[in-house]
Amino acid sequence: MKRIGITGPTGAGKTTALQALEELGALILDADAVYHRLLEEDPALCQALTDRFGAGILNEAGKLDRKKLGSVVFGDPAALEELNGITHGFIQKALEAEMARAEKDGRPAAAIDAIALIESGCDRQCDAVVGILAPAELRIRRIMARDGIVEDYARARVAAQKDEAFYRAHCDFILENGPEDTPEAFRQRALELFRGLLKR
Ligand SMILES: CC(C)(COP(=O)(O)OP(=O)(O)OC[C@H]1O[C@@H](n2cnc3c(N)ncnc32)[C@H](O)[C@@H]1O)[C@@H](O)C(=O)NCCC(=O)NCCS
Ligand SMILES: Nc1ncnc2c1ncn2[C@@H]1O[C@H](COP(=O)(O)OP(=O)(O)OP(=O)(O)O)[C@@H](O)[C@H]1O
Repeated sequence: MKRIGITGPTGAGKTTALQALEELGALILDADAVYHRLLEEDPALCQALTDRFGAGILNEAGKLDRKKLGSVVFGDPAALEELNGITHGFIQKALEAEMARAEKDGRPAAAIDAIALIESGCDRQCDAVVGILAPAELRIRRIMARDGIVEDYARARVAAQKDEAFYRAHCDFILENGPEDTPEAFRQRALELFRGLLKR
């Protein structure tokens, strides 16, 4: 089974590219979705987060309010680093279990979609790492529309992330999703790249 890592900054088009990989039979593992599920299901993770960030990150029902936590960490690189130090171990363990299940099921490939694929060390579990890039202003517009968030929050999220040079330095392949690309043209280019990777 081929293990492919997909990374790149918010709004670049990782999820869109992964639809192409899914067409080729790959199991898609979305690190954000795995993390959101762990927040619902794993009391140890929630306890570790409230121990560090306090009860102010909870909503009235006692559940973690990610936007409250995001408002703390997206403006404070040291706090984001600490958050990553708490969450990445939980996420990596859950992803490893899902990959093992995909292999047992006889999947031709499994792909991890993760913003922090490289920083968390998950890239070391992958046969190839593909970075998806698009200009920051375009990404800000795309995530405001997709997530219904205000411009300041979108800018803070973008500013908290690694720059293009980081992804160009660490990825084996780069796919660009610029202003001239339609979603379909981008998907086709992704499909071509992934077909080649699965044949290797
Ligand atoms: C930072 C938090 C509070 C933001 O919550 P919010 O609801 O705004 O975002 P959501 O979880 O839906 O993620 C949306 C996007 O935010 C960005 N993002 C999320 N976590 C991080 C992070 N640690 N570093 C940089 N960007 C991040 C990514 O682009 C992600 O795709 C939350 O995502 C969190 O607690 N993240 C830590 C866990 C983590 O590292 N997740 C990424 C999986 S590798
Ligand atoms: N070429 C394109 N033209 C127009 N819209 C696009 C294009 N590519 C992606 N989009 C849209 O932009 C938004 C962001 O794309 P996508 O969700 O794939 O990004 P992502 O890299 O997975 O982001 P995140 O890390 O925040 O989850 C989506 O709503 C998607 O439909």
